[in-house]
Amino acid sequence: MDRIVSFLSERLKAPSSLNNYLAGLAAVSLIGVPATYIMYDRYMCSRMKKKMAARAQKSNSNMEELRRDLGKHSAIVDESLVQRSFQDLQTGLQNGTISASAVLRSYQAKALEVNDEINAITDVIKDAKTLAASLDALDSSQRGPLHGVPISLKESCGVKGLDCTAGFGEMIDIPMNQDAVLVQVLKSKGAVPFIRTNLPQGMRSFACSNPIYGETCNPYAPDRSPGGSSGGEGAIIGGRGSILGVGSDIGGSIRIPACFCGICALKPTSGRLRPVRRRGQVPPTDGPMGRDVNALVQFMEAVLSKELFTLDPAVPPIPFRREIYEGWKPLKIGYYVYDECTRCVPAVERAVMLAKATLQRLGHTLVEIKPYKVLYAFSKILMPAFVGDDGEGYKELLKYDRSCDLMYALFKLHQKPYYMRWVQAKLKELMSYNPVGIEGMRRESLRTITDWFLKTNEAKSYRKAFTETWLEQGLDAVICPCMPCVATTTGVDGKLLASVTYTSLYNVVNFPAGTLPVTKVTKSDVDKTMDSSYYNAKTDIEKILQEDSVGTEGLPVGIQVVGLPYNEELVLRIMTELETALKSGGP
Ligand SMILES: CCCCCCCC/C=C\CCCCCCCC(=O)NCC(=O)O
Repeated sequence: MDRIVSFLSERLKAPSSLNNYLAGLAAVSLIGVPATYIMYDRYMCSRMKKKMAARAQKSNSNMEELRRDLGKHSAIVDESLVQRSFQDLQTGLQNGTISASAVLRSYQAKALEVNDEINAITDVIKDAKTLAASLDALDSSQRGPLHGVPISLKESCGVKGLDCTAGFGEMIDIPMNQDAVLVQVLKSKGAVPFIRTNLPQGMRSFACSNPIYGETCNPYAPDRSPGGSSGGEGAIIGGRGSILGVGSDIGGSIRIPACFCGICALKPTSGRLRPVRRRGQVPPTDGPMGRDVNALVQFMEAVLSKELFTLDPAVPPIPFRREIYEGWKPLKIGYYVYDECTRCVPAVERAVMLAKATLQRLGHTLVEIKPYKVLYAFSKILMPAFVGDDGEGYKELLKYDRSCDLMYALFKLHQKPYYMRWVQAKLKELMSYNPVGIEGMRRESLRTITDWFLKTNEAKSYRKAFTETWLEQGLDAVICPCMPCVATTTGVDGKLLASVTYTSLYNVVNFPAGTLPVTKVTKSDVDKTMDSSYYNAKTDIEKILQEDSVGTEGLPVGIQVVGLPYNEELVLRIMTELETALKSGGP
């Protein structure tokens, strides 16, 4: 400090006492201000960590309280209840042979048991018990279609009195003042929301970890990810701790965890369950996740109701069209195994080809197609929609909450001005081959209203051209991979973000897409992946997928079924036909 004062006083060339005073002031400012800033920042970060730990602690004690309460009712898991198919459970609840309270207790106990292994629950919903008891008091004529069905909700789904943190510390203890419309409708149909489930911070990745609730594991392999962002849903349903759940999807977040955890799911057209609200040019949507396709059908049929259209008049009043779901007319279905971004591992290619052969056997016409400009959709529409604001929207949320490595690294990267990301992308290009990731890194910034208008037009033109390619070929639907891989090792997902092109394409064009498991990885699939004459991994992502395929034998492999906008019933019809045919032995 003395040396700085004498250096500054020499420079100031003023009478020495004033000199010393000014120099001292300057030195205090030069060292003191940044030091105070750093100390304040550290203090705020550690306060944030404490707040997050306290929130997790509160959730844990809620779970312990539930465990004690269940113990009092000697509610050990009734496996005969939790192993029932959706149809059997629904029938039992409808005809009164099982009570909503008994089903709830069994699912609560099972969910806690499964959670001990996979850490999928963020909180329990305390009202569930009262809700189930009130349902048991109804007479049979008053029972709704989902009467007594326990349902899990992604943590971001609004529940009155509970916070929706999306894994951000800043969002802790800001309770919702009412249930989300979808939750209100589900309750009016008799469903019993009972737990909330984990997600990655900010829901912008297919990992499933955040600094509040930690990491969720895949129910099939604890060292692997359940996928994301609705990973808690995927894991708890895949682990049989829930039979039906609600996830959300703007890039694949319903479908990826469903595929990784061997369950079924539907990303409806955005607009079908809630009004289209675009994030940039890409609209998010909620959707059902369940153990079988019938659970999704029952969910959609129940929810597309007068209650939904009254609570939110901006939702088009299109009820579930059974005549389309139960249609018998043979269909023209396109298929592809490669989107020209990332080549799928052989298990995934085999799954699509198995579905293709099955549908052919059922009388449908299958034609190979080439999806329209997928890299363009990812880099020019999806990426600017996520981070066209250069991460400004996340700035306040991440100010003192920087312990999620993946989110913070993405934030830092996308805060950089375009020319810096361009140089970084160029350097990366020289060192490796990752075309999708590099294009994503070079995405544009939308800084002015003109940028915004131009991007809106670009997205519209893309959607129009994409739709025309379907109409010209007379396609009713398409089957394709959901991800180019099966469940990845935990932590690897961060390096594979650019592999979401198979799912995110259908967010960009806003087509409904469902996913269902069709097979499991075999030893021969793994051997083929490791054999470079068969799986010639060229891009960085393909190389990672190749390495990561060791140990995937036995893991579920899912595919996507895609339809034209507002054709959820047709997508579900094809999924049901596939599920039924595959259960009875395949083609
Ligand atoms: C400032 C940090 C923002 C991070 C965003 C960076 C973009 C990363 C690039 C591509 C990966 C896309 C992954 C998409 C995963 C699925 C997201 C999703 O569907 N979320 C559901 C929802 O938001 O409801």
